[in-house]
Amino acid sequence: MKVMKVVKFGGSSLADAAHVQKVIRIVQSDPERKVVVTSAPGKRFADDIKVTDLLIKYANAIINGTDAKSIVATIFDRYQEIGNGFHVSKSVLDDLKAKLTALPDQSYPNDDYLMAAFKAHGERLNAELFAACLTEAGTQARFVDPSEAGILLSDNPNGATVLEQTYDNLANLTYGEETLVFPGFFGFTKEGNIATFARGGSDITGSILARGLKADLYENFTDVDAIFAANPKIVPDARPIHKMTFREMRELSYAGFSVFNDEAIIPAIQGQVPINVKNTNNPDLPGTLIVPEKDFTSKKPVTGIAASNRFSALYLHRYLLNKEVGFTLKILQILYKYDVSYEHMPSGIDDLTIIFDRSQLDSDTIKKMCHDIQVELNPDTLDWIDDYAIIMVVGEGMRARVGTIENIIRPLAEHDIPVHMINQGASRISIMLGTRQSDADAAVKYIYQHFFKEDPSVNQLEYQAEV
Ligand SMILES: Nc1ncnc2c1ncn2[C@@H]1O[C@H](COP(=O)(O)OP(=O)(O)O)[C@@H](O)[C@H]1O
Ligand SMILES: N[C@@H](CC(=O)OP(=O)(O)O)C(=O)O
Repeated sequence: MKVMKVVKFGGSSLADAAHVQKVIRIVQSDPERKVVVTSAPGKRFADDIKVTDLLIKYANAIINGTDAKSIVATIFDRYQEIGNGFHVSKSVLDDLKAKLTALPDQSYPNDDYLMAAFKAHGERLNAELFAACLTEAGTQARFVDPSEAGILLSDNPNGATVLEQTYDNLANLTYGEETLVFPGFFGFTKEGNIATFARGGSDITGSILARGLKADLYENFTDVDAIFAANPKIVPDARPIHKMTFREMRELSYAGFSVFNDEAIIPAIQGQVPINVKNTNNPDLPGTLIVPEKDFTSKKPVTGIAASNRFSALYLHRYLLNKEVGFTLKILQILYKYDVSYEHMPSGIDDLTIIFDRSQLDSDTIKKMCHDIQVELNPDTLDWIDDYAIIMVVGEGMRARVGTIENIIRPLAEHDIPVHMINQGASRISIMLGTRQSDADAAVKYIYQHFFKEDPSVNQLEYQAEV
């Protein structure tokens, strides 16, 4: 049977012509790489601006009625530099420019949809350009618009989710020998408006296509050699993870391993398509393989340690909370009223902490929500804690081990890092801690050192035995 791979390239892999050259070599080196997903051009150097961020500025200029000419020129330059590197025809570049310039002339249901459509053009124009570059380089390629493929999304313009019907549509997509090039990050609502996933969502498109087109492998090319056991920006010499499970990846990406979008794992799980994260700049390395749980056993307790500062917490204290029927129900009703979801809700006898994703909340909603909770539930203490980070220590091997928690807490105690919350048991493969944001990176470093460096009996020997 013919093997087919979906291959996604992140913005860092498509930042300029030199990177696109490497991407083309990767695609051409393996005929099984039939479906390519592109992000918008990303950062070329540390202080550079991603095209998606330039498009957000462009959209805001139009919304605010300010001049956008220089932003449009800066965005177009990014595509032109790539196109010129491959001698694509002037008409291709003219067409991209015309689409970019015409964005403000389209009609949108509201500013949120306008924003989504502007953002989506980062990937749309890049996929069109990439298909032209690949064809120019000798591989027949075709740009596929998400509307043609039937990628249907929910009505949430800048944080959409995929509708199940997409998979029926993809099953009916017909294609020949040419390589298909899809733009990542966006799709269409049933009403025909462009909607995007949350930031980093091109990974989700790749995963949807891998499931929908029944790929054998989803390769996700980025700018690091592998997924490391800790973010390399926090622990520069962190060990690469050679193999991990879907579930481990989901928990680690949720808690800060931004190398792979946390929602992107779900279509791959549903379709049971393994994922291989690899480096565009070092494509011969094996990278990290993410597989179904049934294909993996691990003896080591910890696979990875992640941290994220994107959280806030609401702490409530009232005596006899445990005896009060309906207390949590009333809180949930207030959250529902303000259309707010919560992330975690650890509780004690008289205490309750509710942890929120801060990026979903504005200060006005927080104020109103806290006010309603104070009035309707009358807690003895109500504290809104903005300075909240979550550390997630994840490993399938944790289930078979006693004492992992002790090994997590000990290095933190030794370095005087206070822990506000510990959640163990809700997920059998992870332990979650709450800390101050300023302690989060240090906490990851010390836990990492403890498990992977200081005491080999804790993790290291088993790690070496496995690789
Ligand atoms: N545990 C981790 N392992 C590897 N990279 C990580 C990890 N956690 C965070 N990262 C970051 O993820 C980055 C790659 O993701 P991203 O910038 O979204 O790439 P792309 O442009 O390919 O989509 C890496 O450069 C690295 O800084
Ligand atoms: N370009 C979009 C979507 C995306 O996934 O990008 P990247 O692959 O560069 O993370 C963003 O910046 O959010």
